[in-house]
Amino acid sequence: MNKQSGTTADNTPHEVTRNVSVAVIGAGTAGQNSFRQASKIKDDVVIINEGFWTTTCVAVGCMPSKLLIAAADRAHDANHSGDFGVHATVKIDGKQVMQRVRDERSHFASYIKKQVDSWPDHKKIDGRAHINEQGLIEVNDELIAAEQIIVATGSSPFIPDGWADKLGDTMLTSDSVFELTDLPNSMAVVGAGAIGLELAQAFTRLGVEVTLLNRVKQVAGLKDNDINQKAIECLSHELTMHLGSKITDVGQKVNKDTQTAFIEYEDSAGESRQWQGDCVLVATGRRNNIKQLGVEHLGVELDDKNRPKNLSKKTGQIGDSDIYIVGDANAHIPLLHVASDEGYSAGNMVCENTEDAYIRPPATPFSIVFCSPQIVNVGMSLPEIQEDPELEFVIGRVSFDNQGRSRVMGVNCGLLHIYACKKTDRILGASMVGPDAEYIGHILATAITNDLSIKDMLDTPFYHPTILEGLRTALRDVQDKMEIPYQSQDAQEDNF
Ligand SMILES: Cc1cc2nc3c(=O)[nH]c(=O)nc-3n(C[C@H](O)[C@H](O)[C@H](O)COP(=O)(O)OP(=O)(O)OC[C@H]3O[C@@H](n4cnc5c(N)ncnc54)[C@H](O)[C@@H]3O)c2cc1C
Ligand SMILES: NC(=O)c1ccc[n+]([C@@H]2O[C@H](COP(=O)([O-])OP(=O)(O)OC[C@H]3O[C@@H](n4cnc5c(N)ncnc54)[C@H](O)[C@@H]3O)[C@@H](O)[C@H]2O)c1
Repeated sequence: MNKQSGTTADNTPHEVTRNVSVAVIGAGTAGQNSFRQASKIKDDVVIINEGFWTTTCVAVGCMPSKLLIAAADRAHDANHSGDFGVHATVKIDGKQVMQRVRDERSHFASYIKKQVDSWPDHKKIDGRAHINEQGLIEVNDELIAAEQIIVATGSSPFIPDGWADKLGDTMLTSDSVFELTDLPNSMAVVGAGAIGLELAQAFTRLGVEVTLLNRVKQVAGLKDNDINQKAIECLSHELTMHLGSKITDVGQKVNKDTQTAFIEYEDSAGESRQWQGDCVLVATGRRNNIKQLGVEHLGVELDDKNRPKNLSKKTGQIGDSDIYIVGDANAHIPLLHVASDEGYSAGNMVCENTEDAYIRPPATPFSIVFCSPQIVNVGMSLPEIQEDPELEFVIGRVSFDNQGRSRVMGVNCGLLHIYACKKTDRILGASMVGPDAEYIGHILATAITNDLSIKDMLDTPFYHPTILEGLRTALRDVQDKMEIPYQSQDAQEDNF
C-alpha cells in the first residue's frame, strides 16, 4: 500500500504528503488504545479523528447515560420510600439534573483529554479521513500512505429515512439528548433496545411523561421468550410501553413559537393511534461508520449489513492483510469493553509488540442493560444452543419475585435462566432480568471464561442474605435437572 501518488479529490494534493508505518482512523476508545500500543514500538504512527477526541463512551454514550440514570434512581428511591414508612417530598430540578450530567461528563473527559494532549501534535490529525482508490488516506490537505491501517471509526445513531426533516428540532438522539438544559414535559422514545430502555426509564423516573414505542414485542433484543415476557412485566410497572407498534408517520406542529412533535402509529391490535408531545428520542439502533470510508479500496469486502468479511474476532485483522477494523466500526459486538480489547490487540499486532503484548482471546459474550431491573445476557443465547443438536442442555431457573433479599430491598421482580450442558456440567449461557443482575452476570461470565463446572460454582460460598443467593438457587435447579446428586437440596429452599 506504499503508493506515492494517486488521483485524489479536488482539494487534496496529488503527491503523498507523508509515509507512515501505521495510521489509526478514529480516536474513540478502540482507536486510542491502538494508537497507544502501536506508539510503544513505532515512532511513525498517526491518528486521525473527526469531531471530539473524548470518545463516544464519555461524550454521548455509557457515561452520560449512567449519570442520568443515577439521578433518576435517586428520584425513584425517594418517590417510593413511602412503602418503607419513610415519607419524602421530592422536587426535581431538571436544570440541575442535566447540568450535573454534563459537569461529571467533563470530569471524565478531562482524563482522556490529558492523555490525548500528551501525544505529539504532528501525530494527531483533526479531520475526516477517506480512503481513495489507490488505498491512500485523504484528510484535510494531506495524502497519507500507511503500511498498516487500523479503522476504528465507531458507529452513529440510525435515523429512519425522512424523520430528521419531519421532526426537525423536536428530534433527539443519544448524540443530542445530554445537551438538554432542562427536562421536557413529555417525550416519546422510539426503540426498546439498550438506549431506549435506559433513557426512557430514566426520564420517566425524573418526572417526564414518557411513551416508549417499539416495532416488535421484544425488549433489549431478548431472545429467551420467558425472560422477555418477565422483563416486559417488570418494566411495565412504571414505563408506558407500546410494543409491536408500527409507526406510519412522524412530524411536528408549529404553533407561533412552540413546536410539538407527533407520531402516528398502528398499535399491536392494528388500531390507528397518535401520540403528541414535546420531543421524540430516536433510539432505533446504531450503524457502523464504514460505508463512506472507502475500505473497499483496501480490498475489504462488506456483507449486506456492512460488516467486514474475514474479520478476526481476536484482533480485528481482515484476513492476513495489513488492515484492522476494531470497535463499533466492525459491527461485531458494539460494546465498550470489546472496543477497548480489540483496539489494544490491533495496536500490538501492527507493531509486532511481542514483548509485553498479550492478545486477549475474544471475550465471552456479555451485555448489561442498566434499566431497573437490569437485563443481562451471558455466553450463548437460547436459540444458538437450540440450533446445535450436539448440545444436550437443561435450563435452571430462579424467580426473584419472592427471593429473600430482593424482597427485603423492595426490588423483587425478575427471572434468571441458566442454560447448562448435561454432558460437561458447564454453563453455556444465561439470560436474566432482575436485581443485581450486573453482579450475577459477572459471576456467570467468569464461570464460562474459566471453564468452571456447576459443582465448582456450588462449592463456592454464597453469603446470606444476598440477592446473589438467587444465582445459587438457579444453579441448584440446573443440578437437579441434570440429575447430578452433588447437593440434593431443594432448589427453592433458599428463597428466604
Ligand atoms: C447512549 C449510549 C450508551 C452506551 N452505553 C454503553 C454501556 O453502558 N456499556 C457499554 O459497554 N457500551 C455502551 N455503549 C456503546 C459504547 O459507547 C461503544 O461500543 C464504544 O464507545 C465504541 O467505541 P469505538 O472506539 O469503537 O468508537 P467511538 O468512540 O465512537 O470512536 C470513533 C471515532 O471515529 C471518528 N470517525 C468516524 N469516522 C471517521 C472518519 N472518516 N475519519 C476520522 N474519524 C472518524 C468518530 O468521530 C469518533 O470520534 C453506549 C453507546 C451509547 C450511544
Ligand atoms: N448498557 C449497554 O451496554 C448499552 C447501552 C446503550 C447502548 N449500547 C450499545 O448501543 C447499541 C445501540 O443501541 P440501540 O438501543 O440504539 O439499538 P438496538 O438495535 O439495540 O435497539 C433498537 C430498537 O429499535 C427498534 N426499532 C428500530 N426501528 C424502529 C422503528 N422504525 N419503529 C419502532 N421501533 C424500531 C428495534 O426493534 C429495536 O428494539 C447497542 O446494541 C449496544 O451495543 C449499550
